[in-house]
Amino acid sequence: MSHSRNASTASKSGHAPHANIKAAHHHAPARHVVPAAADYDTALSIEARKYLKTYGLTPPAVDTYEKQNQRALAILNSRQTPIEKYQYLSVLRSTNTHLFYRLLAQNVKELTPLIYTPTVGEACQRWSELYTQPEGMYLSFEDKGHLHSVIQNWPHHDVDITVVTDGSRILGLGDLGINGMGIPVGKLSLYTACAGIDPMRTLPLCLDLGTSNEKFRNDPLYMGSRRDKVTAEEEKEFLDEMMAALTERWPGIVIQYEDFKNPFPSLERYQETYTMFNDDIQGTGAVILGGFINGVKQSRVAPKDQRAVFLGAGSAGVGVAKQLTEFFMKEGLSEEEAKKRFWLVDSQGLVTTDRGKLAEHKIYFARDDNEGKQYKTLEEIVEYVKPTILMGLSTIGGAFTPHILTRMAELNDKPVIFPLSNPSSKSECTFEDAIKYTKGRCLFASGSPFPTLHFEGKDLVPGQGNNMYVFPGIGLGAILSKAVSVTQNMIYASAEALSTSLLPEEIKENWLYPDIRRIREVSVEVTRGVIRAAQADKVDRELALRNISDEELESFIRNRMYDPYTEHDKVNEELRELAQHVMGSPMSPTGQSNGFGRMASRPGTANGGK
Ligand SMILES: NC(=O)c1ccc[n+]([C@@H]2O[C@H](COP(=O)([O-])OP(=O)(O)OC[C@H]3O[C@@H](n4cnc5c(N)ncnc54)[C@H](O)[C@@H]3O)[C@@H](O)[C@H]2O)c1
Ligand SMILES: O=C(O)C[C@H](O)C(=O)O
Ligand SMILES: [Mg+2]
Repeated sequence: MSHSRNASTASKSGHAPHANIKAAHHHAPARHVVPAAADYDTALSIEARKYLKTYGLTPPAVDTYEKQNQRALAILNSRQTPIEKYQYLSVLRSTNTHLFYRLLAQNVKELTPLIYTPTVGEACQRWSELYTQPEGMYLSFEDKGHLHSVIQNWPHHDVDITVVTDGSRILGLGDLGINGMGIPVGKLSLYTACAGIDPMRTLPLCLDLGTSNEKFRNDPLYMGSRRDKVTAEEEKEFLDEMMAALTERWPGIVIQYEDFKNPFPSLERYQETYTMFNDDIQGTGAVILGGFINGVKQSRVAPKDQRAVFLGAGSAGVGVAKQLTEFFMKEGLSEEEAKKRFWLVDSQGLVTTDRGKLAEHKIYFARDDNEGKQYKTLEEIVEYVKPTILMGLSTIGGAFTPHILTRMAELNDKPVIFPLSNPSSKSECTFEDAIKYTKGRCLFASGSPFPTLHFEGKDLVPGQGNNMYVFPGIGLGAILSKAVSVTQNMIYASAEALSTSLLPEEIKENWLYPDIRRIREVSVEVTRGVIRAAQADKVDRELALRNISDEELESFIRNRMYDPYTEHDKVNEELRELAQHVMGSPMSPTGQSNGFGRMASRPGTANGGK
């Protein structure tokens, strides 16, 4: 696994472990480790193999990156189902981390759905059934009082970022307990692929706080505790201890909360005291705002005339509505006017003040102008509100029925239709239905990917409104600026940077989001925006970045990003030099080494993914 201990490298070589070799390449003080499995990479030069004493343990030929990619893609294509492909890619990430990320860089559009949403949803549902290898850290409620010492077991010295879940609301699939580990693993893979966070400095973290999932509790193969979910008070005490323990071991760590059932209390409690953010509330808010800003330009409906119906009033629904409210206010509306542009709907119907006791997070948007009438169904609510915007964050697949979509097209020239629930089975409608029933006029984005559609002689590409466009840059920005906290301005800046990252040809095609294949470039822009906002808010501790130009900042960011191509080249090159040093006489430039056999040429340095 990519997070495996590096003991073998140090002991087998008998000389300087990789840790020291790699340190020279990082600006940060690093006791950076290469996974032991990387010692067996078939692209390692012959010298490197001899130095590591892995010579003879891999097939003789030195692979080029192209050949490795070709072989890996062929194996991947031979796997039949998405989950089989997911399993193959997980093993690849463990056994050859750099190759995994090279493959991902070259095929980001094709592979992201296999390592992330939607396939990660099935992987989580079946995590205990399919479990083969460790890929992160599990902290149990039973460890309360000892979290500090359990955390010491993480084998890597440095961690820049962790994604933590308790599995209690995995995508739209409900409480999956410790099976939720797939989510931190998937999100952190994207941190590396999209924002170049060094994979060895990431920590996937899954909390076992019990599960309300009775089926799992009774499943003999389930690998978590069989207790019911702990109380909110117990959870709070546990999280207090965890936050302190993580920050004590890694003082600069960025902590991303993910897929908690009710994440509002922890966000409120920790956002000013730790470098943390909640991806489902804040990341989702930012990514939807980013696409929406472009949507507003296309629909030409002024903020004061927008009417947004949100199906779903949970963490994501409220997070997005809050972010759009802020945008409307920046566009000149008062807070009261901005707030009134939203009608939130939950499983009980329209959220109104006269409905009785409401959950804390719903109160802000509760309507008081319904004149005593309770609106229950989405159809009724669409008739009542006559919305310009329909957002879906409800986990109810197919909730945007043909009738509702048709009505949206009658009401608007360019209706905004965003079915954002994940995975695909929970999407409130498909891209095909949205296009069909709005006669191709809707401005569309979905949380899960949908295929390109051929419609009236044109290829229509759906936007993917998924927080993957912003969380990597929010995290990297917080890391590089050494932010003490993640402020609301940093989140807003990520949305603005995303909205301006479209290329002229993407704008011409009326896209709301940039091409996913450019995600690494987009993440650089998001990171830069986040760092500038951290500086404006004076939460940054990397003072050297304050007075440099945007261009310099951009190249600073790029230089700090892990690159699976050059990373491996560097290791090869350094091992070659070390081998020369340790083995005495220099290697002959004509290809003869000092008696250990023929030298091989270095592996290719193709760079097609960048
Ligand atoms: N696209 C993205 O980037 C993104 C980001 C975060 C969450 N999501 C997705 O959004 C969905 C919701 O996530 P969440 O964190 O807000 O969950 P949540 O549990 O906090 O909220 C779900 C909301 O949906 C409402 N709901 C449930 N059944 C309903 C029904 N029949 N009719 C109307 N409303 C109903 C609930 O009352 C609740 O308000 C999930 O599917 C998740 O995968 C997408
Ligand atoms: O995980 C995703 O694909 C997005 C989001 O964080 C979600 O919870 O659905
Ligand atoms: Mg999530």
